[in-house]
Amino acid sequence: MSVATEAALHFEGVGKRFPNGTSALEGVHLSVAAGEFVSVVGPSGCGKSTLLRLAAGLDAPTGGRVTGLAASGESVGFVFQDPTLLPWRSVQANVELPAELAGVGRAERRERAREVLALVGLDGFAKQLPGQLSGGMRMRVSLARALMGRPSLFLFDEPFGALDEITRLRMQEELQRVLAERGFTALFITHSVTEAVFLSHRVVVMSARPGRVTAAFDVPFDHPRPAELRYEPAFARIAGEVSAALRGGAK
Ligand SMILES: Nc1ncnc2c1ncn2[C@@H]1O[C@H](COP(=O)(O)OP(=O)(O)OP(=O)(O)O)[C@@H](O)[C@H]1O
Repeated sequence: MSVATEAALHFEGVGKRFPNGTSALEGVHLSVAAGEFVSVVGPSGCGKSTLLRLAAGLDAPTGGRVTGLAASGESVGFVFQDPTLLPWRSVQANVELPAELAGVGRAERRERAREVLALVGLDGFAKQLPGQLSGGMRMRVSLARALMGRPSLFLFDEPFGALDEITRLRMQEELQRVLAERGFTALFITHSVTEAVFLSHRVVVMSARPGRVTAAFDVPFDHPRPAELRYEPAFARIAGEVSAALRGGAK
């Protein structure tokens, strides 16, 4: 079986040029295997969000091919930096929304919402409104909502970028725990090299626009990873290599 058919997500020489002439991506080759967590780091404006939109099938490439789960109609979970919760709906009603729109019955919705809220550590908060929650808790709601559809592929666009440092580190650890329980494939965009290394099986570095994949680094530590791993020399060595590749690509 070829890589293309085994991969949960496969970019083959992908380019994206917008109608105004901006070339966001050029010749991107990237495969994400089922169950693999891949992070993408790159300079601002190098096309990371564009890559994610193509992965989700929200936009089409102008060159090359994108194949995999989303392209074959499988459900995809999206988590953005902005949790985009409806302020007038309770935590539970926000989490249930996609299932409600998909016509899932009330009893099943309730049950699934209870399950995913417990999974992200929000049991007891179901009746609260988003405005009553901290930024970290709102992000947990956003993650719970994405888990409702039981997607096998998750696309994350800088999900923890707006959080304070301590909350951000805790959310990285929580995400790992959820990953271990549910098991899913992920493409994760971040500006933080340590976040990328801590979470991922593989970190991919992109060049400045038009974005291309310039380097990739395997991160061999077992999951779930302890918080203290971030202070280990082996971790620092990989983070240093990724940072050096990033600086090289940004020239
Ligand atoms: N619809 C569009 N039309 C024209 N240009 C666009 C469009 N969407 C994005 N771009 C341009 O394409 C390039 C890549 O944008 P994209 O948002 O994918 O980058 P990014 O790496 O996610 O940026 P950042 O790190 O700042 O979030 C940018 O120069 C952006 O201005």
